[in-house]
Amino acid sequence: AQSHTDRGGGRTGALAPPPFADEVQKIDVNPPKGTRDFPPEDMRLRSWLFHNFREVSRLFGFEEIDFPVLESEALFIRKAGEEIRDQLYCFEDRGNRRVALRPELTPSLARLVIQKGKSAPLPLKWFAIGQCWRYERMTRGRRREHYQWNMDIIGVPEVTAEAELLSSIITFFKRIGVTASDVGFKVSSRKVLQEVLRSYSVPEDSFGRVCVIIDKIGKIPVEDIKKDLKLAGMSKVAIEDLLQVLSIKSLEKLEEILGDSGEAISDLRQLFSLAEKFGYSEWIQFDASVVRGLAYYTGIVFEGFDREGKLRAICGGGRYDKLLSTFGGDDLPACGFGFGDAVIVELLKEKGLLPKLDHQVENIVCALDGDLQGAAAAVATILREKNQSVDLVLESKPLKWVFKRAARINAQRLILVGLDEWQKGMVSVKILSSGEQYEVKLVELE
Ligand SMILES: CC(=O)Nc1cnc2ccccc2c1
Repeated sequence: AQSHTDRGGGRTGALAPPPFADEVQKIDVNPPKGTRDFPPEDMRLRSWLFHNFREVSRLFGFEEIDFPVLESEALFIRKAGEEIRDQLYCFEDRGNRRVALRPELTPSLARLVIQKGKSAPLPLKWFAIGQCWRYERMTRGRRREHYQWNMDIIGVPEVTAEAELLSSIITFFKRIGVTASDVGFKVSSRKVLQEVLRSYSVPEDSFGRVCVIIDKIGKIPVEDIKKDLKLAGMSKVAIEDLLQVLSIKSLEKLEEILGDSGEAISDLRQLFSLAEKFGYSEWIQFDASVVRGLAYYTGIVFEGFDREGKLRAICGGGRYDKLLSTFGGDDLPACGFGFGDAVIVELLKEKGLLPKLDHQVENIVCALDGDLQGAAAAVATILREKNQSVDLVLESKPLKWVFKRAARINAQRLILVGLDEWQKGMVSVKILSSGEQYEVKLVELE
């Protein structure tokens, strides 16, 4: 039934709303809290960014994959107290299944690797670009979604895999004009933590939890860090020693503490020497405080940072050799990274590196009078079959309007279909940058 609200005012006649006018509730045209629309101008920047993600993935021989943004909640239930867990965008669907909007891509990738099982020959080099979600109390006004580029190598236990991933991110930075004086990578290994924790016989199963706590260094007061570490089962002396080790910034110093026989040192030495060979030593530095906030990393970890220290981490990743086995798969070595679409744009703004991208069209085609609309459509089709972009004017419009639109859409050429020319099998062409105008046979139009 038409709900009719009497708007009162007692107006009658022309000004009164039509009787039983639909109750038009103006909907909120903004996107849901914490999410973004991508109108053309913003979409051009995003497409430019994703094109560079894809190009680098192609240069490194990676294959693109994708999976649903909706996953079983179980994929992300980890008991290490991660922030990403507290903010899981999860719900019960109409089939009473516990589901979640993915907060990251790695668990889905792990699921797909196990599903593909033996059929996919190792090593796998897969990449994905996907929207990830978190449900945050809007008090912090932070975004609830962002897009991540992930690259992962499955089946390579050597740190050559991590070196290759770092090389791919550095290749990306170089492509978009970011240099080693703008950003760097802090590199460490969780095996450093592991060796310290083992020396204090901290139980293995609190390893992930300790890493998540350590990742908060610099984000919450050190007193809270110590309290949480105590709760995680560490003694006072273990905590003091661990915090001391985490402040080490050189491999030599680390070797003094850990000795030179542990895996942490050999992995890191190998990685830094590979960096030399790849030619990107200036981009990376050892920093024992880097652990990353995801529980499943087991070895090398790294994060890209802006050297001015104004922004949050640009990207991050590392080795996660146990993740597949926790999902019931074979114990497959794996490493990868995630690169978000938000911080990088802030960095590009800071550095004046945002690309100028405008909408372009090669041709605008217009019929000079109504019954030549079909002819204009034919001209547009011919050009499109020659792989030329055409904005076809779809209604009869005054020339003034056509020129205005041509300028707005940045058309290179205006093709006018007029009766006299058309009867001679010709159209008139105007090069809008030079103003040059000429008639040409349709069959010779290129
Ligand atoms: C800077 C930024 O927007 N970060 C961000 C935004 N949304 C997310 C959504 C899920 C997981 C991590 C996220 C991280």
